[in-house]
Amino acid sequence: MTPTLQHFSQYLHCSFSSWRSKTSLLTDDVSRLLFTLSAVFALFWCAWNFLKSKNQTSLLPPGPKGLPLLGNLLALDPDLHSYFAGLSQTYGPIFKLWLGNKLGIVVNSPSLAQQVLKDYDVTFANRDVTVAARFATYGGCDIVWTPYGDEWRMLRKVCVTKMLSKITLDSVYTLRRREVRQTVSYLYSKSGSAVNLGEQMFLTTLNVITSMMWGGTVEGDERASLGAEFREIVAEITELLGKPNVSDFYPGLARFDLQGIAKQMDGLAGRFDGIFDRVIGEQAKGGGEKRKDFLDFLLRLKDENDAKTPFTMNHLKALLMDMVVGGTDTSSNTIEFAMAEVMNQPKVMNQIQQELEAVIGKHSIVEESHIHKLPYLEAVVKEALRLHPALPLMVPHCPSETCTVGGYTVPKGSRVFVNLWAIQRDPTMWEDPFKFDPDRFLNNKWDYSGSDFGYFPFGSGRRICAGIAMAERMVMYLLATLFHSFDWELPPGEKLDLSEKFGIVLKKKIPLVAIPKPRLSDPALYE
Ligand code: HEM
Repeated sequence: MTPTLQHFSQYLHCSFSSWRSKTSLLTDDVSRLLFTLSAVFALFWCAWNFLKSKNQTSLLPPGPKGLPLLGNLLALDPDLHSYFAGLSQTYGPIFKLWLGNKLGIVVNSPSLAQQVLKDYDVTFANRDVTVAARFATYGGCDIVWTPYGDEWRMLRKVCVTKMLSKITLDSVYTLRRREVRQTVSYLYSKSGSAVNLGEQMFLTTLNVITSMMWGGTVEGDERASLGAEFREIVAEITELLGKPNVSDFYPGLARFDLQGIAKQMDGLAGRFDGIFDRVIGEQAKGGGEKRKDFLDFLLRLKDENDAKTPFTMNHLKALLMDMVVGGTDTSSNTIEFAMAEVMNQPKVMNQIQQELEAVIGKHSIVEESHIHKLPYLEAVVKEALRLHPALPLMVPHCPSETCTVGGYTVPKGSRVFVNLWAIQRDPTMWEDPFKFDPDRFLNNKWDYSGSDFGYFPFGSGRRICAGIAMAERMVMYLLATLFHSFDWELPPGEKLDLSEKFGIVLKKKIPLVAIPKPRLSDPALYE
């Protein structure tokens, strides 16, 4: 019985018995009449409450029927992005799922994405912090998971102005160049043999990011060994971040950590923490020596101790974590998908190489300044990000108050998935949506600003990706270099596979292994 009903029946019982004792002169008929009237009133009360609650839930979006207590948990497919796209065929552009106690809302159309990310931008600019995310990011105090407000603004400003701005990126081009040249010379040394491209791209982007963060501090062999350690940890962290976790759906059970996700994440974050402590310690040992990297800037910011929005050691480490986890896999997987799609279409590969030869020639090497002169390659990258967006469901958003989207109620605190992957393959928007066709981007109609809700691979609105400028440069520069310096072939007997594996960051199900064949005129260009 609900508390209201219980109170009501207690009230009926008490008032009825006291009334009885005081009115001994009244007949049994009168008392029966009064009892019947009260019962009828109670029935109406119940019916009204039932209808009211039914009316409220019927405003929620439609969705598949779930089991009591479990909701739709048992039906979830591990490839959530394509599973959600399939459900939207049945339930329409917005539908709900019960993930245990947690209400999930999935949005699958451009117009509804616009409502969430533009019309109600501020309301939805919050996150539903998962247990895994909390363990990964020092309690969720990084940019990705901090709720919308002063602290988030401070963190984002620090990153965007000090590390990811155009001016900073221009000033550290030599670092990117050094890492890219190292990769080219490694690939040259492997000419004619099979190379795991995703792994190489991960190491390159990681080295670029870590040299921007603490480039002045960690050198030589230690950087290479850190690379291998980081790749393993980042891969495991992104996998755990995308895994449905019972602790999120039944907070009462969180302390039992039934799937062991909190424990695993704690261990992985601990390994990162050890690396961060080591690097911060090295920085301190550097004494008064003036360093210009991001870590040095963050350490000074922490020591300034702004009382209004303090920047703590946890913030510092959580930001380093965002850069490493948010900036590596996303960019390297995009490059890997683009390479695979291009290798699948020799015509596209030819066209890219012709453009590169026209702009750079075969007697010189690609510089980052060339990338703005390569419209066809840019179209290839955009098309790769359309078909294989790095974050297929973005980072789920969470409304800070109940609101209406597409005519349905989206309650405060629900977990909102914007299915970017499905929107960018929507047949009403895209002709032949499953075909890899860079030509569709040659008209310059779409960009990365998030202003068109049919194409927004970096998100849109306040929570749009903080690293677009850096991602764009790294992906373009690396792809231009790979296609300019080498021809690429599959190992004999291998077939190209383009299937995807869902995680918070989308991966190729089978890693791309390919053979580089040098194509430049002079071996010195590979040194
Ligand atoms: C191809 C590469 C990349 C893609 C496709 C990508 C895409 C995205 C997307 C879709 C979001 C979520 C937006 C939302 O939930 O509304 C995001 C968030 C974010 N990205 Fe990226 N990203 C890439 C590379 C990077 C890089 C290189 C960095 C930094 C080094 C970075 C840093 C971030 C951060 C900090 C956020 C959280 C923003 C916030 O919550 O305020 N990303 N990214």
